[in-house]
Amino acid sequence: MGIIEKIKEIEAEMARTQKNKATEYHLGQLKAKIAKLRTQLLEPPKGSSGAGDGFEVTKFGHGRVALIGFPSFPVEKVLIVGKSTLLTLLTGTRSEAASYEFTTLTCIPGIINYNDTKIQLLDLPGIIEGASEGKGRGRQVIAVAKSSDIVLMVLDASKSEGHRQILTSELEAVGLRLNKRPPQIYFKRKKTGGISFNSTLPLTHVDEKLCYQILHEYKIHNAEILFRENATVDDLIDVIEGNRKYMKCVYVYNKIDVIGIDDVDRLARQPNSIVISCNMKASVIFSLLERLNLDRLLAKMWEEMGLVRVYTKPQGQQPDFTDPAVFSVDRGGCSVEAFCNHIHRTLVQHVKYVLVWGTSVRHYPQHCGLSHVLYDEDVVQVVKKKEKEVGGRGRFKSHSNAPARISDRQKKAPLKT
Ligand SMILES: Nc1nc2c(ncn2[C@@H]2O[C@H](COP(=O)(O)OP(=O)(O)OP(=O)(O)O)[C@@H](O)[C@H]2O)c(=O)[nH]1
Ligand SMILES: [K+]
Ligand SMILES: [Mg+2]
Repeated sequence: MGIIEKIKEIEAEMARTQKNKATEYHLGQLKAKIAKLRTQLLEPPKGSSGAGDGFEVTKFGHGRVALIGFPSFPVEKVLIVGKSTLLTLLTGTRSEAASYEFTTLTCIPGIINYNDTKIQLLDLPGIIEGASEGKGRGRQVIAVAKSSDIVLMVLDASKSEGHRQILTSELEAVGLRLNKRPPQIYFKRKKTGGISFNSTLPLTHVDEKLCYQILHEYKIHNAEILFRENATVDDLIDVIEGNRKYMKCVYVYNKIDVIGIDDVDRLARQPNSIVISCNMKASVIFSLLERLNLDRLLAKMWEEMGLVRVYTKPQGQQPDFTDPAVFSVDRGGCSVEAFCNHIHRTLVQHVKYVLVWGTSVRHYPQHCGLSHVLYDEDVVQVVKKKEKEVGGRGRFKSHSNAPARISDRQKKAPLKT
């Protein structure tokens, strides 16, 4: 029996089993079994490497965004998702858009220039129910989604909410967790000592016995486990598997040109959701009006990416505000040390201190050390040690205390020092 058949069989058994206190342990065990099989399914077949089939696109720019959605125009001939239309509008890169399904067959990259940063937007083939098990080009598409910083889930606003649910479960089945943070469970495998189970608060979903049973399923007999929140069995399995990817997802409801204003309003009020229209058939006069809300979409996308722009200010000169060093909060944010390493790998050894203007500091400029964490739009001037001070103790000497504010992209005012 193949892995997929095994998963189906266990899912059928779970569906048959009534949920109550007595079956709780058994159901938990079945969930762990499925999770293990799904992980096996993700392992690339022997002799192959990763996505393949023209799907590997070189990373470019400061961040990567994947467009995920159903293929437009499947069987019932009415579904419009418009992923390719959206890519073309946002990046100017032409990606074939047409009124037949699976128009897009590979991964097509485009570039968005936004807020002095370059974002790589990837158009992908539509995915369908069963994609996580390899239907269509599901596996490759999902591999690309996993390599991205955020996902834009493109949905047809005139279709049921069920589509969003199906896509979410396909992504969940391969270990993607959308708009969630990792469970607050400390878990460490040990060599000896048995299982130590603790919690900092009363647990209502999991007890010690259930936890032991799950660990047993994974053949883990020595481990330390501490619940710091009232987590579920699924959370516990995620922590044990340890291969989950936590990603931001913006739900993009396209095609609002064909639905009523009440429905637009309802969709727009959902969390992490943006309503748009990419209608290309609109007349010249109405075209701008009908391609609605793309600016809001860009702003939301950029905000969710959590990028941090830091500008370098050479002594006695103004910073170059068109060319920031860009970091990502999700990839560890930006300390002064990371900023220095970005400029040159040996710079850190020569730094005496840095001067910082911006929202991460209270005074302008403020003397900061290597561990200081920089915020978006901060300006940094590196003050180096004198030759003989390298390796020794440097003495502070402020160059100027002239207050200068740099926020809200208020970049015209000259900064002293
Ligand atoms: N009315 C309306 N039509 C749209 C809108 N956006 C796209 N379309 C149309 O929908 C059709 C499908 O668009 P595509 O961009 O090819 O859709 P896709 O999601 O890339 O489809 P696949 O590549 O097949 O997965 C095209 O005929 C578009 O012109 C919209 O906002 N409103
Ligand atoms: K299409
Ligand atoms: Mg397409």
